[in-house]
Amino acid sequence: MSVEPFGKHVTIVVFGASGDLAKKKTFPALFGLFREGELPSTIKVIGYARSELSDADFKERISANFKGVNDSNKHKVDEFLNLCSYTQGQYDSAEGFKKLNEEMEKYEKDSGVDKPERLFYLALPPSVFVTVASHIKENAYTKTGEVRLIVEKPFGNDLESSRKLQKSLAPLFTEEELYRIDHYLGKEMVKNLVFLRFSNEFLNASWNKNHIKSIQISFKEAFGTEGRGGYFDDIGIVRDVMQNHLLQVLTLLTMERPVSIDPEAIRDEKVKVLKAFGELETDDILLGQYTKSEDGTKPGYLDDDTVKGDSKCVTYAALGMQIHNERWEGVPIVMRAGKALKESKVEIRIQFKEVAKGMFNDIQRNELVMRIQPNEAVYMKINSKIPGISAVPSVTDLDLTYSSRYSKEFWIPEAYESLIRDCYLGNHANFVRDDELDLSWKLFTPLLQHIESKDGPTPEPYPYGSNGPKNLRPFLSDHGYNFYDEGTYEWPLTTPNVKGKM
Ligand SMILES: NC(=O)C1=CN([C@@H]2O[C@H](COP(=O)(O)OP(=O)(O)OC[C@H]3O[C@@H](n4cnc5c(N)ncnc54)[C@H](OP(=O)(O)O)[C@@H]3O)[C@@H](O)[C@H]2O)C=CC1
Ligand SMILES: O=C1O[C@H](COP(=O)(O)O)[C@@H](O)[C@H](O)[C@H]1O
Repeated sequence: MSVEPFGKHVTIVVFGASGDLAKKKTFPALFGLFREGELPSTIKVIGYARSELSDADFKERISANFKGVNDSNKHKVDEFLNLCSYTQGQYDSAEGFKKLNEEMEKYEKDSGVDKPERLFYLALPPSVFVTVASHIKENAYTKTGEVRLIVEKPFGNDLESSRKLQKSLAPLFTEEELYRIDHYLGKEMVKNLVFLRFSNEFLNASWNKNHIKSIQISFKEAFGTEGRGGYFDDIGIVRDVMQNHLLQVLTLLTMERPVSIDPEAIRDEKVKVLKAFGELETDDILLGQYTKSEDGTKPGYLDDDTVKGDSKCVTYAALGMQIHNERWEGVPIVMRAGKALKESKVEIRIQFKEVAKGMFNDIQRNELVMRIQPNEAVYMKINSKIPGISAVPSVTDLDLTYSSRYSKEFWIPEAYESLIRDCYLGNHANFVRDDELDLSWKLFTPLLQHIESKDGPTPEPYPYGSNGPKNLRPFLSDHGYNFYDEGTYEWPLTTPNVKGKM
């Protein structure tokens, strides 16, 4: 069923408006959309939380992280803040929600709206999701108009808790009204996956077990859990980024061609491929926990006072995965993620099979790299004759690096901007559907139970600022990935050294 975009007179309510996410992401994203003319200047934005905040304090807080402001558009900051107001209220009593409802009704009446459009954003800890959702339904819902509710992860902690949450929300809001955010689905390169795969015949044709040797999705962060250790200790890297963000990327990368670009057609295909994933084998994993950096300047995970001294919390994981369908049977897939590593980078690496032997010796595999962040890029390592008098091949690349290809002035929305815009337009494609969520927990819960059991594995230590556990390299080699340390690949290659390569 197609959903109509919201119009000019919409109320956007951000619950948890005093919090971290609201300050760092939600309000800056709303401002970014307004700055770019993607939100009308006739909407109303209400921040709601329990904290006592004056209007001025609230506005100062939410504008602290606004981006993209320059001399020519700085007036937009005040214009946007004039649309915003703060309402103080509790989450567990009707009073505040009734007050909120009165404010929305007044705005709708003053604007001559007969079909109210209300977008509620829950930037709240999961402990209050259901309480707030119930009060919205009871006291701030509109039966004559349309409501959209954005919820943030975590959507449960395992299969059971996720189902419980879903069971509580389902009677209150339909699947059509719910927008479950996974902010990776709002990232430019992740949105580009369906375009790259399905609008290029050369990729489309080779995207299968006959041509692909190995797939890797890798998430690296150059910082640890400093200060957030207490929160992270019950979560671990698998729940934090793998069951959600990286699995979303992997399903988009491996699903079959959707029948159309329609959101439900895309989500149908994601669900289908998820059903073909093999169980995650507990003996096909590599787990790590970071220790002090080699120079001693960065703390180890266990040095955080908020972490249990004997915690086996996993800050690095590499998981071997399999998809049992005609396209992917036998292709090794590795999903890996880690904190406190040498660099911050998220990318997909697809290595193609070797060409037939005979003509060339030691020819390297083609490798397609899709860098999600930082500095989005898609490049394919190809073999090409070294130019000039040489008659041997060398690796170079077909390179689409966004920063060199697209003008810096060109606006690429940040993930939250993109997703709030999608919700405004009624486009569910980049949000997580209930059956997808259920399947993702089904896949990951047995593995999590194994890791977190009393006799669960002890993670391998790795120093803060390193490449991760020592056993990573053999693990990747065992999963079909070739390293070419001694190869000819350099980037950018401007003056090829042809000595001895004639
Ligand atoms: N922060 C981030 O970068 C990200 C956060 N998220 C998710 O977004 C949601 C919000 O995150 P974040 O903003 O960091 O959370 P906060 O801890 O900052 O909480 C948001 C607001 O909720 C209220 N609150 C906090 N604790 C409680 C509680 N125990 N009971 C009732 N109300 C409480 C507080 O407002 P007041 O007391 O004024 O009502 C607080 O300002 C969470 O689900 C989180 O997992 C997802 C991705 C990134
Ligand atoms: O959801 C989360 O994601 C961030 C990484 O997001 P990114 O957009 O900065 O790549 C991660 O740091 C955090 O631990 C996790 O909860």
